[in-house]
Amino acid sequence: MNSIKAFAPATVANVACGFDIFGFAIEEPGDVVELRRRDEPGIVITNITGDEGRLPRNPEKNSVTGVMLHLLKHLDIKDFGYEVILHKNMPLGSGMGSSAASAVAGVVAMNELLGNPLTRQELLPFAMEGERIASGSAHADNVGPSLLGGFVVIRSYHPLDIFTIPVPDDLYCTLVHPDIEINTKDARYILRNEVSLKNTIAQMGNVAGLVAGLMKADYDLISRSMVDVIIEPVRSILIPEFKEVKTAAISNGALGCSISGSGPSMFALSRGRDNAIAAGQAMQARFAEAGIDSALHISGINKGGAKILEH
Ligand SMILES: Nc1ncnc2c1ncn2[C@@H]1O[C@H](COP(=O)(O)OP(=O)(O)OP(=O)(O)O)[C@@H](O)[C@H]1O
Ligand SMILES: N[C@@H](CCO)C(=O)O
Repeated sequence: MNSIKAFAPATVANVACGFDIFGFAIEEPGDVVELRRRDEPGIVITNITGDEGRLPRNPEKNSVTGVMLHLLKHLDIKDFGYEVILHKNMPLGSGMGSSAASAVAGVVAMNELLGNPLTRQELLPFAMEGERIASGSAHADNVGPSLLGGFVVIRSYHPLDIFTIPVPDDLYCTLVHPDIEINTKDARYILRNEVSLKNTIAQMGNVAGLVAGLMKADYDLISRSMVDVIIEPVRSILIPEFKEVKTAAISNGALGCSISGSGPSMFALSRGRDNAIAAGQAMQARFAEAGIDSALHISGINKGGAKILEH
């Protein structure tokens, strides 16, 4: 096998109350990586489409190839030669797990080309290194679901303990990306390091409620638990019209609405596709009233995560 094409989906991280510990993948969009062996040593990025020339071409600085270098080092493969083409199908600094999708597609493609020496779970720490390259923080709530699919819970980072939980089949995600850019690094920098006991108790209740609500398909419990008293109040100031857009989603049928990852994208969860569409149209209309263009994505929860497209 000399060439591989892999796809890794966009993701919604945090899911309201679960900062750095909850995330799920959606069906589309996703980044696509083409990986080929070549005679000359080293990894080269020969082309990136869809980034308007903005992403680093240096393999160590791009999350798609940075993760491949980590994997090759771990496997002690030294005399290698590979070329990489990245099709960037989502905006940068979007809150849609853009850097994560590239990292996951990269590490899955390389593992496949090498004959799958590692399992999907074992690839996770390498994909997380892609997040360190992009934002300085190796969080797993985007790479986890993009790699594994489903609704992911990260119980612990040290040691890494990650699992997926079942979600109701009729649960749909609305993802609205306003035409603004927020870097994860900046959105993490503004967070406070101290959290009050009162807020910790409220957040723990919602985290427990959301997990139970998803596992029991209890839509009212899901709705009541999609509340973030710690991160959203700080970060929402970076998103124009945040409150109005959130209100528009909920008053048009969504169970709840919050910031996707570190923003500016906002997501909502709804029971049924029709509610997800109605919520999305209302959210877009509210952004449009403020003169902000946006893109809308409606999706069920992607249960499979990254996939190989072609050998
Ligand atoms: N392949 C890549 N795709 C996207 N961003 C990359 C990639 N490689 C490096 N980066 C860098 O990562 C930064 C964007 O990552 P960031 O985490 O801020 O955005 P995001 O992945 O869309 O957000 P989020 O993680 O909140 O969903 C940019 O500085 C970009 O140059
Ligand atoms: N949990 C991370 C996700 C970034 O997409 C954050 O909110 O900073």
